[in-house]
Amino acid sequence: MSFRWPCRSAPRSLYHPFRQTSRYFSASLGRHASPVASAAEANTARTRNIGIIAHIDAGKTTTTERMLYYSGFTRRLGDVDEGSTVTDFLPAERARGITIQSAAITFSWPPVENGAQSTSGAPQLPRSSHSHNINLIDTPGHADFTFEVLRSLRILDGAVCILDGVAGVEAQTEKVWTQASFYRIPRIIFVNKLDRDGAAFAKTVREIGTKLNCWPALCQIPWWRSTDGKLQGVGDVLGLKALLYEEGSDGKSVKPFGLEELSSKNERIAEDIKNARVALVELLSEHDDEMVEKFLEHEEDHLAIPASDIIESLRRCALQSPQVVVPVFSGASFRNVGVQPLLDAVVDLLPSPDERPDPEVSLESTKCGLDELLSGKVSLATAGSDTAGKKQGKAVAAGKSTHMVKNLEGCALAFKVVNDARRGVLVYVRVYSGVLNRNAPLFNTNLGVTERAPRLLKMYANEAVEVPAIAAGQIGVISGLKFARTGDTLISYLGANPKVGPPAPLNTLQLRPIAVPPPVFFTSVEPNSLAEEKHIAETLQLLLREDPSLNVTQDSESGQTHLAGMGELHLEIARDRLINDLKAKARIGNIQIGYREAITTSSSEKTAIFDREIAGKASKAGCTALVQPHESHGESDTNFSLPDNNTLTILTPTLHADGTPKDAETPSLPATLPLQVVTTALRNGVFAALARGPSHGYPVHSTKITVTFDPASHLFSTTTPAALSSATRLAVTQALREAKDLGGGTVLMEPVMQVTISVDELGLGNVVHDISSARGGQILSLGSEDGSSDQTLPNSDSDLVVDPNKIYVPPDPFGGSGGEVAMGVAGGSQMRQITARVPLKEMVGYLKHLRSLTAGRGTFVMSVDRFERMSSQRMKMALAEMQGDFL
Ligand SMILES: Nc1nc2c(ncn2[C@@H]2O[C@H](COP(=O)(O)OP(=O)(O)OP(=O)(O)O)[C@@H](O)[C@H]2O)c(=O)[nH]1
Repeated sequence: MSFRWPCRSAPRSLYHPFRQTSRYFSASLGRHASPVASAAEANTARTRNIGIIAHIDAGKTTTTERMLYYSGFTRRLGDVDEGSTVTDFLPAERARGITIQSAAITFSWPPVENGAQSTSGAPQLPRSSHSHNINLIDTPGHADFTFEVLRSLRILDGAVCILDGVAGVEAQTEKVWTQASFYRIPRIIFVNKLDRDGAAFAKTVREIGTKLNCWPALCQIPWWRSTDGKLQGVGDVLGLKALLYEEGSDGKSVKPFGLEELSSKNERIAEDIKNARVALVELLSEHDDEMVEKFLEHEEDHLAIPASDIIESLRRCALQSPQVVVPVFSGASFRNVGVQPLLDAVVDLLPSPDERPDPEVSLESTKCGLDELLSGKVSLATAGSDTAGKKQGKAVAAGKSTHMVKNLEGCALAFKVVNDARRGVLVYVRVYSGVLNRNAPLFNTNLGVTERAPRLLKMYANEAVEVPAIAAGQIGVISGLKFARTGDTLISYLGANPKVGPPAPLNTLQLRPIAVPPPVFFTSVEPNSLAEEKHIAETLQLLLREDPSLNVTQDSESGQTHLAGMGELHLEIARDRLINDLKAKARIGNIQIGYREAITTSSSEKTAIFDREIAGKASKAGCTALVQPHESHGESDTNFSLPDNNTLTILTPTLHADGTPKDAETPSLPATLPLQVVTTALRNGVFAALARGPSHGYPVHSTKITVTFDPASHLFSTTTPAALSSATRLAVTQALREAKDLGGGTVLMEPVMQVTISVDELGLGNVVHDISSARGGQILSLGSEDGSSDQTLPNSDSDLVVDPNKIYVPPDPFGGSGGEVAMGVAGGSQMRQITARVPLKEMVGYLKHLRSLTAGRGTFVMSVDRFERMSSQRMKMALAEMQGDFL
């Protein structure tokens, strides 16, 4: 007997013995307008916002394509290698076969059949017996797009981590895993590619323990054919059966075999399933008291505990924080094996939005939970009182606070902006509270502007359906916004004046703010003709809205525009977007390292008066600035910490916190220039000045800026925000020049990377020698021989130490006992991890060199650790190279 997944009435031997008759769901699914799907959407308990995370090439996109196919969203299977996938829809993604942007897709699992969804919720039924609304984010695996992953992670409620069953746990996986731990996102693991020669399930599972520092709970194990080792299906440890996938089929048809039947055929998988079940119950019992009770209830018979009880226990463990037990599934998505059980696990084991911790928000500089704020546990009076708000007398009376919070109709985070060729700019949002309604005015707390949401959409990869509202817990898209950028918080506030937005401090409310890492490479962008300038400036602005980890600056002396990014690939992709997708007619220079420069001496106070026409109108404003070296890192007693370890203090000594003058001699600010607008203009001027250092034109680093604005001497009848910004830029630039002259120049600072290199024992010595001598790197650690690394691990906040010998693993067919031999690694040699700190300059083109040192087996990932002052020798060399211009 075989069945089609998902089936609604299945044989008792299935671990879903309750589903109804099998049907082809794909033919009947109302893809875009399913009324039941919308019912599920309205129900947050039946929503899963999940992401897929992994090392590059582990199979995220291939697995996502299968998910869409089995859920009925697509009618054919997309192929990464043919460039026909749904999620990698950018031309650059398809051409390279990699994911660049995370695509958000909504689908139902199990699929809705003709709207006939069972709603009789007998408590013992797994959640996956009812259709759920899954919002899935496919995230990129390449290290250059780490920020894109981070951005997605903070809006996810759960994640599926895909591992390559040949390569095991790779460096980028460790990194993303740690990031997911930071956001406390419950995870399940799918060990993929088990059809490939050299697949090493046992080794991979052990590495989950040692490298990710958690206990793997085996739920599905690979079922390899004993004759030739081909992957033919999976052993289901929960339902105690083996699932045979028909070779070469689309994987919809699955044949289940019970343990007795398997034993009678002498199939070794039966023993493996039983052993895995015993190990699973033992593991769960250690972390979940209810499992101990179930175990005793069933007379200590590991096999007698029903699958539904095991699933509930797994869920409780997966939702514990920090997560110590991680459910593990297996298969080969390219061969269509094992994806449906994984989808069931998404619904059964990962949390709904309601089950997640209160999302963090910041109000001015106070941090609290959004629910705490909305429920009145944290009053706006307190939120604004212990920081700048109190100093400036902005605290809100308690009664007013309750009233203001009640008017907060909806609160959402824009986590992604995409320029769609057909629909224009799409802003992906996750709604955290209340509801966003079509046409509601949305106040952007990052930009301080209000804009309406003319159209709301639900996205199905690159297709969209219009909806009237997006409710809390849901992911959706707003089209038609002109300003919102990735990372901005949008709030809908009843009765707000669109010109000024909601009252303070609610107008500063920000959801889960994340720091944008510093860009370390840059390139120049020059329009082919003057006529192109405007189009290119607009196109660059669009790129910035999409990706805040890109940075655009204007070199005021050469007039050149510089585009900076996180890595070579990051900039290459940005270049492709500009030239090929957005049709910008521009010359793009070579990619160069983004050094920084720092002053070594303080300036005196410099006052600048800007007095020129702006857009045909007379404009005049003034400002005073002082710059000082800022040696220490981190927090300091200033109003604003700026990127690149710079800080800014804005002084308005003659004004009260609300902008009114303290004495009769000080003129009042005009209505068009409230204090908030003045402050923003001053900040913008400072930003512009810091973009170009006084000696070499690199952005300024480690500098303390103090800007003073006094209406008596800096405000004129023609003062506008633009004039104020220009005056500030002039004053800060003059101060920087003076500091340079007094200090005999500036020093260059270079990006130093934290590099993790995976290499086998044979190549270890060569690589260590190369890094520490030829490249001037500092070795921080060498991973131990059992494959574990010494880096900060996800569960370092619990005292968990995972002993790999205590992890149950079924033997790999060709791997000897318990998979101790690392297959796929030449000569069975163990992989070792080197962690080092190396100047970025020495890492350019490193992959090729590493490959030659390690016979092609070494891989590495890196991220910016810090900027360090260059020695005068290195600085000389770098400057000499700059004369020749490029790397
Ligand atoms: N043999 C085999 N190959 C697979 C499997 N899954 C994926 N692949 C192949 O592995 C390669 C990478 O797959 P992708 O799905 O693009 O991987 P990804 O993780 O999305 O990659 P990025 O988007 O670049 O991070 C492609 O050539 C796939 O065909 C599998 O189960 N078995």
